[in-house]
Amino acid sequence: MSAADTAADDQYLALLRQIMEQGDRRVDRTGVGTRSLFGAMARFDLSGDRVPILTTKRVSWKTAVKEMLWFLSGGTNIRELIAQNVRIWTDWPLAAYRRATGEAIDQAHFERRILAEPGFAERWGDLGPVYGKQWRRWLGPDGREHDQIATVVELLRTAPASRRILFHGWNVAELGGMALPPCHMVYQYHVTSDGRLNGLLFQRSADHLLGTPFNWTGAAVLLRMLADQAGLQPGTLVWMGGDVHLYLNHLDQAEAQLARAPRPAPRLRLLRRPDSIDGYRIEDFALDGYDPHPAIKAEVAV
Ligand SMILES: Nc1nc(=O)c2c([nH]1)NC[C@@H]1CN(c3ccc(C(=O)N[C@@H](CCC(=O)O)C(=O)O)cc3)CN21
Ligand SMILES: O=c1ccn([C@H]2C[C@H](O)[C@@H](COP(=O)(O)O)O2)c(=O)[nH]1
Repeated sequence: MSAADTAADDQYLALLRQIMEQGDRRVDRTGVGTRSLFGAMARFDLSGDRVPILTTKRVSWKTAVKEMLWFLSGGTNIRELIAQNVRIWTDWPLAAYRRATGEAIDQAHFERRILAEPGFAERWGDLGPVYGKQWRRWLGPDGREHDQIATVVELLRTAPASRRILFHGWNVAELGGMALPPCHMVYQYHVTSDGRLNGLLFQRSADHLLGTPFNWTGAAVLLRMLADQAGLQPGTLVWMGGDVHLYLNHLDQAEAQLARAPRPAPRLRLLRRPDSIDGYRIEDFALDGYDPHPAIKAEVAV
């Protein structure tokens, strides 16, 4: 097995070990507590359909892809996620609803109401101007909306040597209205002279057990779609983490994962090339040779 075949797991586990051994122990916003490292990097070769989807636990990669497609659609309401059986964002609107109403509604009931009642979803299911809004409809001071994704695709096609091919989620003026400020916040792209697309994601805050595996998957899938749309080959994905942390209630899960041996990485195929970046559907993605260790359950810190 060549090193490239286990590169994602190897880098993931090395970082996990480093957080456990050297991470600064501190109380975080959620009150759960973390061990935290500042400043980390990982690099992934995405050529030959390689994709950084972990094998040392089963990653719900389709959930991560659906989340990325939801960002791209400009969506900010969890209704569109729940309709696709994606529940990873429910906790935040649910907490807000419970705080506001004092009702002890359970998650399943809340999700059923979000799906069944459009008015309820509009009032309680929206996360505010989060990723999708900023990526596709960043509001300028003159009232004009900026589609950052369309601009990236356009630049990849017409100005591949540009050093300005990026989009940003950190809209300072709108942070207050967001359920959570963006974690994966800047994506920059770089085209080599032989037509390969490199990408870099800066993530200011990374929940290494639950968030990082999703964020690596999402960033890789996005790079693949952009490459396809611009007629480029997938190159290298660089991930940079700011505060990379392990929640203190994830220590047992981390130990269990560290004890597992990485398996050969799967391959991701895009089955169709839609006319635009807006045309992708979950059915367009196929993962071959994915034979992971079992999933590892963990509580998400809200
Ligand atoms: N503390 C925290 N960690 C995060 O990773 C995170 C947030 N908050 N807030 C916003 C989003 C939501 N994200 C999440 C939330 C939950 C899971 C999660 O529970 N994942 C499980 C099950 C996934 C499933 O199949 O539904 C996992 O095992 O990966 C993952 C990412 C990423 N982000
Ligand atoms: O895509 C995501 C979204 C969120 N996270 C994690 C990182 C932190 O643990 C929390 C956010 O809390 P902050 O106090 O705003 O940093 O969510 C992630 O890893 N990936």
